[in-house]
Amino acid sequence: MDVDDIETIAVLGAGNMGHGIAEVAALAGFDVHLRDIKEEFVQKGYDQLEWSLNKLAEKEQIGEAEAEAALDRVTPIVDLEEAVEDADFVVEAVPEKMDIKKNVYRELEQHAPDEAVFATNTSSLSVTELSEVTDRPERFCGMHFFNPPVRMQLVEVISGAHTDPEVLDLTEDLAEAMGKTPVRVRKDSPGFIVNRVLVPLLNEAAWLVEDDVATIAEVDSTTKYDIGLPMGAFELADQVGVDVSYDVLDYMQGVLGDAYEPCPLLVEKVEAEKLGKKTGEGFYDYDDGGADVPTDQIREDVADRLVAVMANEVAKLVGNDVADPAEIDEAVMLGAGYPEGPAKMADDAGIDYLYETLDNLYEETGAARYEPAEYLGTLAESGDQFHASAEDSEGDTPSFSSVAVSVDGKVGHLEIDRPHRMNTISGELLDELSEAVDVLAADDDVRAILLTGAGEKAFSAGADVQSMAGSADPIDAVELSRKGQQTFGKLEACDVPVVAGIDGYCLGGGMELATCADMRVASTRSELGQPEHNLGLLPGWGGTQRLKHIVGEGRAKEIIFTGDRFDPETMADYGFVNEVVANDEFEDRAWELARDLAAGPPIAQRYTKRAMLAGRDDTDAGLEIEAQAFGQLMNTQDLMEGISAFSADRDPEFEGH
Ligand SMILES: C/C=C/C(=O)SCCNC(=O)CCNC(=O)[C@H](O)C(C)(C)COP(=O)(O)OP(=O)(O)OC[C@H]1O[C@@H](n2cnc3c(N)ncnc32)[C@H](O)[C@@H]1OP(=O)(O)O
Repeated sequence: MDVDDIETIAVLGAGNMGHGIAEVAALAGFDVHLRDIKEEFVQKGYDQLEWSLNKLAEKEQIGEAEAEAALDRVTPIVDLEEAVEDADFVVEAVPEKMDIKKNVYRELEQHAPDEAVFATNTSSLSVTELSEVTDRPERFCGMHFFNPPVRMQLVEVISGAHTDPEVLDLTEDLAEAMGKTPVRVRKDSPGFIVNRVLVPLLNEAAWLVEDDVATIAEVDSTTKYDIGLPMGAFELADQVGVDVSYDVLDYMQGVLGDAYEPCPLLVEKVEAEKLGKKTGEGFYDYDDGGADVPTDQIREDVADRLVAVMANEVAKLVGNDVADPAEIDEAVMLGAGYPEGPAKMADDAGIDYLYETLDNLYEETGAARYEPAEYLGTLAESGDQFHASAEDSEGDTPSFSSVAVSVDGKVGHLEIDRPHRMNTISGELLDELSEAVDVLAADDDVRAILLTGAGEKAFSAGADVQSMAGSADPIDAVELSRKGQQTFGKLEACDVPVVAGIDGYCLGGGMELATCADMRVASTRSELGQPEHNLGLLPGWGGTQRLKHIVGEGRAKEIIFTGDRFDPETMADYGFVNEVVANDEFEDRAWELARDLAAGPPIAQRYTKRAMLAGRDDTDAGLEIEAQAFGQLMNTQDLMEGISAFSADRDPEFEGH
């Protein structure tokens, strides 16, 4: 079966995950049968699905007609036979209890077509065990969406012990057709990838407090503002539900052993029914303001221990061939909002250092959770890391994790690639951006650069304020400001024309980056602005100086002092945006403009950029460069080509000679 053969998808269970999956499937154009055991359950799921589609339309993320068409494709059903009899693909999202799921599969097997694929949306149960109650274990896999499916990009596609690889390919294709990013989990291993990394981290956070090593405030300050997770570990545990983490640990302990013993602190919370946000209290009291994580209680030893525990889980996954480091990093960034993947974090911290940290703790405490994984030991001993080190890839194009660089014809494409964090700009991203500009500038085939942000939400929402808050050292901040100014300045000064393709939020540092392009194209849904004053900051990556050259000082002050978000039409009036294009035409137009500029005369373009830049604050200097450049151009083949093409009434083919 090919993904094009899938017309009807049955989603079993209309709860939070079920109706969310149904929504995503309907938006992708599939006919969806949303089934639950009672009319009231299925209707509630259907109503929530409708609410969510309306919300997307309200926020202009989809059109109203699209929302209506998606809703029309969903049929709420109670009768199982009716729901699945003509289904090509079944996604099961019923409660996370082995018995309940097994009963559903037994019944499902009686009514579903023989060729239909069954996919369980379990977050922790054994896919293999579930598959074995059906007559089609080879057409059975895990398809683990994250909550809420409509917003979360990741889908873990899990192989059971019997799954046919073609079924995994099909399920990945289906996830892609739904606009998601699938990551393959090659073995049915407890917690798969994301929970396997995240939940032991939450457990270790609890052990740190249980053992009086650190306070909740210190652990959360460290996890949020040093490691850079979207929330503090305890805040996250409350968000996920303390019982959920406990259940996953309990299951892991049963299958994998005592390294996953739930910390008594978690057990106490579960017993006291203080399960987090959903019960109003967990580690924080949500009737009393909830979590207020301090920025200034970071502890290096706490970070070391948490990163070491994560590294150990990564090593176990890699060592057991469940997934490779790149897949693990992608899954954890997309599924848990990590700023960098855990394998990358471990490499940066130093594998041998983390190994030693674990080994010492294991010797001191004898606790199974600190026993270093065999694969971590192998890496530490050989001096290798999870990802190939810079030296290993010497001579090749450098590998980037936060930007993506490619060349298409004469256009170098530079994409900010942190869609899970609104393409916010961290210090590391600045380093990569700087290197990426060097790579493209050194490529003679590249005659224009197109700068975009990955995903549909943001070009870039600016500096990653969370990582800035955790390292608020004034001297470091001066250097960070200079680093941003200089990095963006490289683009401004590079010899080829640069087009910024702005789709979504273009704020703060993101707007300062776009300011350094030569031209800007924005989709109608974009919002632009310099909101730094709202945070008590100033546009410190060149915004106080460069913006005024494009929009004039009066408008630059308006943009900076109000801190407002502006629509692209207003920004076009102000002269910042060169063209505003419909959302669905944006990508084509940005590429078209970049290609047009790439076809221009490279030497004339280079000198024009230099003369204009030099003339910004010193017109005489700019005029002199202009005159000298004008003279240089007289001697070029490009000039001959331009004049010949003009005479022959054809398009010129400039070569840059
Ligand atoms: C020298 C340069 C300095 C600077 O650049 S300072 C930073 C300037 N930028 C800003 O002030 C923008 C701040 N962000 C926002 O105002 C809003 O966000 C948006 C308008 C961009 C989007 O709003 P919505 O669509 O409602 O989404 P959401 O839930 O607010 O954000 C989604 C996730 O993205 C994170 N995020 C957004 N912007 C930043 C940022 N600049 N630094 C760090 N994280 C950011 C949020 O926290 C959240 O994360 P979670 O999903 O984990 O809750």
